Amino acid sequence: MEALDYHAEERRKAEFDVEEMKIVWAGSRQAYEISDRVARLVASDPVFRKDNRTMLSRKDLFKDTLRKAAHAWKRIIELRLSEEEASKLRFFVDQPVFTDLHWGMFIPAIKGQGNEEQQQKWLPMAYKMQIIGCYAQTELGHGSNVQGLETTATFDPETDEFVIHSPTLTSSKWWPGGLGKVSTHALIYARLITDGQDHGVHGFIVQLRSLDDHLPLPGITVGDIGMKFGSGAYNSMDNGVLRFDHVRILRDQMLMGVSQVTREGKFMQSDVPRQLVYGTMVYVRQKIVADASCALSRAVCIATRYSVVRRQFGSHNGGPETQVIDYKTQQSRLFPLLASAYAFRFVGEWLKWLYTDVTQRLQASDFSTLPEVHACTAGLKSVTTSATADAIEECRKLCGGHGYLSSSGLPELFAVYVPACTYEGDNVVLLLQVARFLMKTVSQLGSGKKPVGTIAYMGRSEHLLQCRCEVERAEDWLKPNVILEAFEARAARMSVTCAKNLNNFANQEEGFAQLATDLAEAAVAHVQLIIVSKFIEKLQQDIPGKGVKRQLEILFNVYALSLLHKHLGDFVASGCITPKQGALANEQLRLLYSQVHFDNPSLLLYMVLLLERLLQSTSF
Ligand SMILES: CCCCCCCCCCC/C=C/C(=O)SCCNC(=O)CCNC(=O)[C@H](O)C(C)(C)COP(=O)(O)OP(=O)(O)OC[C@H]1O[C@@H](n2cnc3c(N)ncnc32)[C@H](O)[C@@H]1OP(=O)(O)O
Ligand SMILES: Cc1cc2nc3c(=O)[nH]c(=O)nc-3n(C[C@H](O)[C@H](O)[C@H](O)COP(=O)(O)OP(=O)(O)OC[C@H]3O[C@@H](n4cnc5c(N)ncnc54)[C@H](O)[C@@H]3O)c2cc1C
Repeated sequence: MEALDYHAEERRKAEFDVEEMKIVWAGSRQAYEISDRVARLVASDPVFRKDNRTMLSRKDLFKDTLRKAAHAWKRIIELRLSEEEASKLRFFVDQPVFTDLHWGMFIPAIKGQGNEEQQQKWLPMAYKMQIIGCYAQTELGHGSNVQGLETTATFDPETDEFVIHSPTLTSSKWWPGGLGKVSTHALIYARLITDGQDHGVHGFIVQLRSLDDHLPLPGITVGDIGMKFGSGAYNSMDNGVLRFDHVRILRDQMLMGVSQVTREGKFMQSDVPRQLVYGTMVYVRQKIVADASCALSRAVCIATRYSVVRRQFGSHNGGPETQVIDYKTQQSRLFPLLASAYAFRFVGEWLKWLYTDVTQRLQASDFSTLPEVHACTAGLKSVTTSATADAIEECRKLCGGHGYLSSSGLPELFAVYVPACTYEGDNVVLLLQVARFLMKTVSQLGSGKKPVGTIAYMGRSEHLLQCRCEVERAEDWLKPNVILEAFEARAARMSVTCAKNLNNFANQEEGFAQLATDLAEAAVAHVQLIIVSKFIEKLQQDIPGKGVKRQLEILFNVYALSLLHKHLGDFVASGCITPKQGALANEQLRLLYSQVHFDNPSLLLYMVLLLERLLQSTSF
């Protein structure tokens, strides 16, 4: 049988409403229709072809990227695409490019941190792409430690200007995407100095290149930082280096939404938290979580299609060999990844809601949910990108030798995706931010302040610290409440243990340094609980379509029980479940895989196949 016949055969067996499942994945019928229409538009346009890009030299790849970006912009204008459609179009073009930073960070930073006047001045030019901006925060010496940035912005009251300067080699801006070749402007982060006093890191808009001839302006040294990991991949982006030699900008080019400097040079802090200067990172982390399910679904789609077509061993009397998808080991490696794609999809939807909610609250000067939103975006960004990066590599292995070929799509996907574990906050650094939030929550438990939202479960920690799981048979693990309580008990116990152990140190800082590994693990447990609980909430919604909910329930159980199996040590050590119950969870997991594949043939497989339009350049 030909590969296509195998796929058709698997599709034919689907026992659920495929159209409805597509809508669940997209989030709404409208979102699905937009996605489908824009995907076709991109796939049918020869300018957007991508099958040759791993073979292009850096220079040709970069030219190809510029051509695509210009063509994308032309199509967006010609077709009068909405913001949502335009962003989908860029998504399907699927090639890292300077516009990601222009639309994804430069504009959001001005919106989030600029005052009304500044927004009116800069945004219309940015929306029309008359200026192109990047986000220049990281320096050669400091990326994670934002407070350690060295670039200075010194106010000169005589001229009403800031003098932007790079005082050391390590203060050179290093990494910003779009900076190396393209950007005309940058949102730079620098230490604000007025009257000899350092007020910490703030954002400033600086013009880098002439709008006439694109040459760097006086005092600016700028360039590309060179080749990055993998062929093709992120090399389409002009990540750059930037140095300032006493460059002067007007006072109103400091973003003044959070703090201001007056004409007299007086520093004024608004009554908003200073952390709002970090707001753009929160916004992008939330986007990155939404994006994780897309990257993961692509990899899983490739590996599943391959596993259906590929046959190894097991021929009887000259008959066909066994499809590799029928091997238990293949299933136990692949199905949890498929389940994770759906889990990340749903938690991403919820995070988008949380982010919209905090934005509305901030506009009404309600800052109460900011710490939770920071912890959720940081933690989910960390856990989903780490899992996705690992999953892409696992999918490569699931495709045997063929997975190592560029034409499988997996090497390029991996090379493009893995920096997500580093940019927008190194994943370990971000987990430690979550841990900080958790320790603060535990320390306030006796104070009468009731934990709410994603940490509401901590309010039941007395119960969670001593509860015992009641599972007696494998099928007991199919009850959402049983799973939820096991995850809550594990997360609460790990946090409380860390908090107790911190008391053994002379001070909190020393304790944090010594217990960092345990703290990061407690953060992972908390974040996995969030993902599990949001999946359960999704299943409590009305989900139309024959068999759709049932399939999602199977995926939920696969997701939760595979995590439980992987982290069994944590679950058992925290005392809520016994090793025997852990073994029953594993037994149930095996049954789920079998159920998926034999009683209910190919259901999961079909769910992957319907995502195939995402794969425009892969060939299995
Ligand atoms: C189709 C869509 C695709 C998706 C689009 C993807 C495109 C992406 C392209 C990639 C581009 C990449 C860009 C970048 O990488 S930009 C640079 C990003 N850099 C970082 O992320 C740096 C990470 N470091 C930090 O964020 C901070 O330095 C850190 C939080 C680690 C520490 O900051 P600081 O020293 O100031 O803080 P403390 O730990 O002392 O904390 C002080 C309090 O502030 C709270 N806090 C910290 N951060 C935030 C925040 N963002 N929001 C709200 N609150 C925050 C922190 O919890 C502390 O609170 P408490 O005092 O109450 O404990
Ligand atoms: C592809 C790509 C695109 C990027 N785009 C941009 C951009 O557009 N704009 C921009 O400003 N920046 C950008 N960056 C920079 C990025 O944000 C930083 O690289 C990132 O924040 C990590 O900082 P770092 O490089 O200083 O890592 P480091 O902090 O040096 O990390 C090195 C190691 O130290 C560990 N570590 C650091 N601090 C701690 C700690 N407190 N406790 C425990 N371990 C710690 C980390 O876990 C890591 O293992 C980009 C980076 C990449 C790779």
